[in-house]
Amino acid sequence: MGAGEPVLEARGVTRVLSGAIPVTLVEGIDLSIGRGEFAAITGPSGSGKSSLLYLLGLLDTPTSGSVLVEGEDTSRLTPADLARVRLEKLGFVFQFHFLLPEFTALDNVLIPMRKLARLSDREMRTRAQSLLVQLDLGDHARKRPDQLSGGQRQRVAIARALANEPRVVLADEPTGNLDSRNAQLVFDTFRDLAHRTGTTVVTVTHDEHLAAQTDRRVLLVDGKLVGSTEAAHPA
Ligand SMILES: Nc1ncnc2c1ncn2[C@@H]1O[C@H](COP(=O)(O)OP(=O)(O)OP(=O)(O)O)[C@@H](O)[C@H]1O
Repeated sequence: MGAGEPVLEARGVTRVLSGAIPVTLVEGIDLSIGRGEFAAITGPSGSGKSSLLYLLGLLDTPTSGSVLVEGEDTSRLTPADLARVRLEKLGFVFQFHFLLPEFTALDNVLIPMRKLARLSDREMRTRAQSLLVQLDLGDHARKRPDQLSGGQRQRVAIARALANEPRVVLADEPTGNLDSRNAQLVFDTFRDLAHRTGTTVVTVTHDEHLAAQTDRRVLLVDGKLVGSTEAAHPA
């Protein structure tokens, strides 16, 4: 499947941290990621991968340049509007799962749905349960995070990221704490999500073997985009 229309774009994105000695996190990034595309942001440690992901996810704001989500320039949005776009259109997965420890898996998945408040309680529960089933967690809905394995916890975090049917899932080293089998499962889930449902997935990874399984590798060095290669497309 070729990449569809642009869903997430960076235009000349630069982020400088001000201070006695200013730090440039990323500089002049131009990037366009299409619908249903599974992309990896790669590069050496400290090259700006997480910084770029945070900017693309509207969790940080460029010093200059802009990020567009489904063609909408987000640079003039208020913090409240940015939060709304994140809630409605973006889903996040981090290296650490950040599940609420006192909540069950199901209740953790319900959190973004309750914030959006678009469905009835019954609809939300049905959808949350169905997401857990899709992620092979159907029997674990009532367990708390400490009753689940690391791989299961990360899959609950993915279910939570998908709660509001986001256009884009952004993941920052989502396999950093997983063994290779569970890491592969996460990447299989992402690829399936992108290619089957048209959800765009952008993940930071330093794992070459996993990056090679994506549709596109975006390579950063010293905060600059030095290459964007179409990978041999997985079947
Ligand atoms: N708040 C900050 N203050 C000062 N320097 C920072 C800050 N955040 C990031 N940096 C620096 O900016 C650069 C880019 O950081 P970033 O975390 O984006 O890189 P990365 O490629 O994700 O690294 P890693 O693979 O090690 O996680 C690094 O040199 C980092 O030390």
